[in-house]
Amino acid sequence: MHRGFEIVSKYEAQDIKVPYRTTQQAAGYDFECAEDFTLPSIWRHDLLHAFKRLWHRDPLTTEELVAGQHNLKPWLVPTGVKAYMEPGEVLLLANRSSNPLKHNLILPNGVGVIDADYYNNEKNEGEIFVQLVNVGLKDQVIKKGQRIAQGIFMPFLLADGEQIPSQQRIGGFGSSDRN
Ligand SMILES: O=c1ccn([C@H]2C[C@H](O)[C@@H](COP(=O)(O)OP(=O)(O)OP(=O)(O)O)O2)c(=O)[nH]1
Ligand SMILES: [Mg+2]
Repeated sequence: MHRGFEIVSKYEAQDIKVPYRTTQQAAGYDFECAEDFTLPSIWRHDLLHAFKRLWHRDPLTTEELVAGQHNLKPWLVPTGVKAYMEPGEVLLLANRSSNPLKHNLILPNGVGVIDADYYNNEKNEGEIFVQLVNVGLKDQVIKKGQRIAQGIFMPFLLADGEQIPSQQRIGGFGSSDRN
């Protein structure tokens, strides 16, 4: 089996590239965005609204400010790709260093952890999404084919005496939460 990438069926006929390395010693496989995607600025609309109200001498209350924070959330950007790997391996999803510099894009989860059992799990095929937050003032348009993150395959270790969990993975993004 070893490890690698496949296109998820939804994107089969859509000319998606599997992640690739760009230089001989590159550790990361670059993931491309699967479709044009607009990432709203986390500030812009709220700030503009706040300034307008201030201009009219009717500043927002704290409650109104908090209620208006409609862009303060990470967005899940589709890659159209799933990853398979051996037991004992994990795919770490890291930001590209150019993303914050050039596009104001950060990964709010720091590093994405793609588990081997996410691949073809019971709920979905295991499509990998990149969580991104646009901390810039302008909305960012990500074009299909733009590289948005990089994946690094790694081995991991288990703790002594661990009781191996019996639970199967069904989905991701909080699927194992009890409430
Ligand atoms: O950036 C990411 C991070 C995670 N995942 C998918 C693959 C991973 O196997 C699954 C669960 O990720 P994680 O364990 O980090 O999130 P969680 O909040 O603990 O969710 P769960 O309860 O489903 O484990 O979500 C992504 O597609 N992109
Ligand atoms: Mg988890």
